[in-house]
Amino acid sequence: MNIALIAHDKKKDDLIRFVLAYKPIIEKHSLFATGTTGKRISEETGLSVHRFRSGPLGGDQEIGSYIANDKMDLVLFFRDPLTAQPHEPDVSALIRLCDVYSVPLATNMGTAEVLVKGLERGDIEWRGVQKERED
Ligand SMILES: O=C(CO)COP(=O)(O)O
Repeated sequence: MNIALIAHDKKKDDLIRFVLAYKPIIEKHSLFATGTTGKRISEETGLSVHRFRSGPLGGDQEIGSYIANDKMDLVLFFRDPLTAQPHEPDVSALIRLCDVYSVPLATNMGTAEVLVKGLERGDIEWRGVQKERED
């Protein structure tokens, strides 16, 4: 599965802790991230991460393009709901595309925990089945 990992600045420490806690599950998948988030994840967890541009510089839109092209299976986006983001339209567009394409999306740690446990149990394998049918 292709997993997108994204965190706003005040949520980056939480995402790093989350990735470390669930590393045995997460490391079995291909990881993608916006620029600064990806840099921190690879430096602090040792995992290999494909990095897009930083969120405010188009990274959210790059991940959105992967979603629109059926190349992202799960999105863990630790949003900061208390800080205004200069690229709020990009954040909304990314979330909207997850809804358009039924891509499982967590916008906080509580939901991310449920999704990652589901990932481990194989609950998201319908994504692969759906893709095979479309090929
Ligand atoms: O702003 C972001 C998501 O909207 C995250 O971008 P960075 O990972 O580059 O900080």
